[in-house]
Amino acid sequence: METGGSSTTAVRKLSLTPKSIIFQKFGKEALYIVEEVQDVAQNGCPGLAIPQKGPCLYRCSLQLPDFTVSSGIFKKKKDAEQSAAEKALEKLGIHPSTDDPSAEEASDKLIACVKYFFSDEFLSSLHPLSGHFRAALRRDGDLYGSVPTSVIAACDSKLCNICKLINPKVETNHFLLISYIMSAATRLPEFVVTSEGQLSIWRKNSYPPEIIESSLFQQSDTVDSICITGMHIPCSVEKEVQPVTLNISLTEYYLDVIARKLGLADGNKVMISRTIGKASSEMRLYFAAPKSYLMDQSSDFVNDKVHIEGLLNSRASCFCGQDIYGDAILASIGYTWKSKDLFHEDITLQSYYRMLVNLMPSGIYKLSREAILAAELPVAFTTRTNWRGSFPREILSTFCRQHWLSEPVFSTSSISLKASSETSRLDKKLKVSESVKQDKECVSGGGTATNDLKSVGSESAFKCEVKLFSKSQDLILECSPKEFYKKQSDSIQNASLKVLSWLNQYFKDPNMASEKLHYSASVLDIRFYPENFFKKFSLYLSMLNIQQSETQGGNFLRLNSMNTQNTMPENGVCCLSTGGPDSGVYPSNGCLLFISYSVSLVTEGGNMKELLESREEFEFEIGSGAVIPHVEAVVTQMSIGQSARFNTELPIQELILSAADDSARLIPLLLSKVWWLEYSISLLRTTEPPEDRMEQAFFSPPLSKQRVEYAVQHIRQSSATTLVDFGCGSGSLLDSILDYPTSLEKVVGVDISLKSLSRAAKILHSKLSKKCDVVPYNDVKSAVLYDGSITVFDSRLRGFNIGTCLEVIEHMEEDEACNFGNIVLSYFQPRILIVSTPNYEYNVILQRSSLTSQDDDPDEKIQSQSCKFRNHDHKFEWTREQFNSWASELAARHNYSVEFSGVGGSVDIEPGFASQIAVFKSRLPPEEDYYQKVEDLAHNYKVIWEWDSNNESRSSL
Ligand SMILES: C[S@@+](CC[C@H](N)C(=O)[O-])C[C@H]1O[C@@H](n2cnc3c(N)ncnc32)[C@H](O)[C@@H]1O
Ligand SMILES: [Mg+2]
Repeated sequence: METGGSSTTAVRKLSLTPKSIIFQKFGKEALYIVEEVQDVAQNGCPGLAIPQKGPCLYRCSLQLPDFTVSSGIFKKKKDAEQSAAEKALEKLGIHPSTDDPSAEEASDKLIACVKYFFSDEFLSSLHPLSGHFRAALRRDGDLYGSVPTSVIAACDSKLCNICKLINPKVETNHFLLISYIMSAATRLPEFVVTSEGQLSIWRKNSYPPEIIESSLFQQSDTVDSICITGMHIPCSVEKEVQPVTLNISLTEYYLDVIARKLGLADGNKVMISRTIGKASSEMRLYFAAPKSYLMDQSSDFVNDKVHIEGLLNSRASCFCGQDIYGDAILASIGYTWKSKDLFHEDITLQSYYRMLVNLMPSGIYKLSREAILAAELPVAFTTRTNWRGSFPREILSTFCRQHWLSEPVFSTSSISLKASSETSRLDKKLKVSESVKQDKECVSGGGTATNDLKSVGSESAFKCEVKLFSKSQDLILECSPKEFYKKQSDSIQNASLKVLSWLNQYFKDPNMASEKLHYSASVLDIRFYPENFFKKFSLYLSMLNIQQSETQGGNFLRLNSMNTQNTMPENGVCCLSTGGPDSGVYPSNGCLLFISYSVSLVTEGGNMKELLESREEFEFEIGSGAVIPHVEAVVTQMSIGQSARFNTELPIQELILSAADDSARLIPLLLSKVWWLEYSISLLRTTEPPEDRMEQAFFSPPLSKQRVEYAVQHIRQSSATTLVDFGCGSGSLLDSILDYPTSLEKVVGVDISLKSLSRAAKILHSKLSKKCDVVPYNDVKSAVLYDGSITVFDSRLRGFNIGTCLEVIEHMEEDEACNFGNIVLSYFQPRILIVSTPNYEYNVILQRSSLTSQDDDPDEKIQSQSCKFRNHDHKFEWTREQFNSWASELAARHNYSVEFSGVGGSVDIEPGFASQIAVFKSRLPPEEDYYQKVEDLAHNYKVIWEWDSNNESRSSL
């Protein structure tokens, strides 16, 4: 299959595409017929008689009067058509790349265009430019009939494309374009008039009266005047952007009105940018032509040889990707292809600030979610079903458009897994979608390493490389992730997100030290080209830097100064959940949470309150950084139906003003008082990840409960006095054991998730402090929760009577799990150790059942189909044989016995238990002396919470 290379398309755009050359030569006689084809190699199983639905592919045949050609096979119809046209051109002996018009031919074309604009028929045509020609006839005195050259340059894209063939610098140098048009006009002395020092062109002879009459008569405007709001963007970034009102009487030319607002005598001295925003937009920037330019429009001037006086307006230049000098007015007004009337629209301060926010990768995401103050660009693309808002690839394209870069170029490569001799090595790396390990929390990344790809039917694996180029094809950065994905589209989304994440880091902290910037790039497999990169974004930064220092005096803080720790906001009031339905992290990473929220500005003391943003229902994936850290920290501690309120410091001014409806009224208020943001959140509901859903749906009591009950029975029978729960999570086992009469005196939990530990602490605290009334029959004297990794030894947990480790090892890489096994039996040395982990063989049953379950959401079915493991955070799942050999070898090595058991299902019925359990028992007497010796040597864990029956609890959270 052939692919349409984007870089060649970009080059092609400067000249004509093969299809347009064919059109020029044959017009409607060229007939394109596109057919769908089924690619045999793609159906996954050559020779298979049952038809398989593969991706849609296209072939195009092009019929010309004398012959017909056929294209290769393409994924996109338009690529097939272009390829057919290219083949036809080859047959005709026309070579588009070498047949570009020469600069001389382009100059002739330009002259012909200018001549046409001043013709009789153009005046009454429906063209965005003809409206200006008609308006010129309403100008007074010397200006009568005079058409500003900047208008001709701005309102006809064809003209600009022709000039690009003469000199590609026209793309960014607006003055160059005007100079070419002026010099073309001077070559038409019998049709038009130009005069020295003027940026306008007149028709030499006046139009015949009937032409004037008919063209002016067609105007249908009924109103006498219009009043629109634009934005005044001062050149100095220290000055605020202000709304400006344009009162335009329809008897005058609107460009003259804009000129007066800029302090100029008339519209002929106004320069106009290209349009900004959507393709149909009429939003442009207007600014004064530099004086030196009015004096000298020679190409010496415009070829950067002469310095333009006055400062570059960085804000304005950023928006349009052209150099804008001095103060500028942003207005949405102009003639269109649709009507002869003047189109106009107000620009509010809010829309101006939204344009600013839209320059940042995270801003584009926030806007796409309509949650400027709550959403954040996620750090991980976990699954397509869980992603909300624009997809990474789309955001990256928008980013490139906003910054006037070429479209990003993606190249994917695939390997055939069957053919590869390296399959087993690769399997470990292969992911359904990427897992980004942000911190020690388990991030559900769909990071599903697959042990046996054939069983899930994967034949190929994909990886994707992305490149960003400037418009002049300078390479700015490239990202070459090492990861392979089962789906091509996942590889593209993940590579896009890497680029966006890095750009976002840079945009949040543009003054980042060079080494840090390079390091952060390399972590994300990105290589950037400093010269091209900094050149491209220097303008954006020059506007940012000043704002940064501007904010230092006020109460505005930059986004990156916000507390990004997963801690509770200090000045917040939060309602806390009292445990979730499962025994694991609740809500587990990978769940979708549905909240309603509102964000208001409040003054200290709460006297004033201004609502900024609110949503009745807003859903996001937990654990992927899809909301600002404060929101995530709070909602993970809430239960359904609860509400919470908390305050935060202000983020950057642009975010607040783009969220507020009435930004103009807010600006003075913001400056006069000290404000906070107040978030009010209610947790409406959650969806659970597949594992929890399955465990509850197919087992009664739920599998998690059965595991805990199994451990509880063992603990009770063992007459143990000390218990340590390795990877205790939210404390479900420790919580349950307190409901039973036991001989336990000391219970300890250790985990790496602070969120889970804090939930565990609250649950245990509430239970132990009510001990006399509620739990009369246990005699626990002390309880401790530690923050630490169970793969690291801590001497305080040595020699306990019983240790438990339920559904934890599969959340580590396999080698870490083996490491844990060795450390726990050789150093921690519990007398008894109970370890549980999923039985991989049982998944067939769970997944088959979940596929036939009627009330499941179809999207979720796809997800569970694509998730080979029970949970996206599982790094492996073992078969019974794998688990048995791990446990048996481990036991033998450390002088323990081991017995196997499980919960869910049955040992005698295939495929065994749903959760497999190993119970290790030490064969040696305890080494009392040795404990003494190492007692204080290794304190690697941090006490998070401690309870003592004498002193009650102490928390260090
Ligand atoms: C599925 S939860 C199980 C929690 C608990 N054992 C239960 O059954 O309810 C897995 C837990 O293992 C913890 N974990 C993963 N790797 C760990 C490590 N290296 N050290 C300590 N805890 C770890 C996670 O933070 C998470 O709380
Ligand atoms: Mg698990």
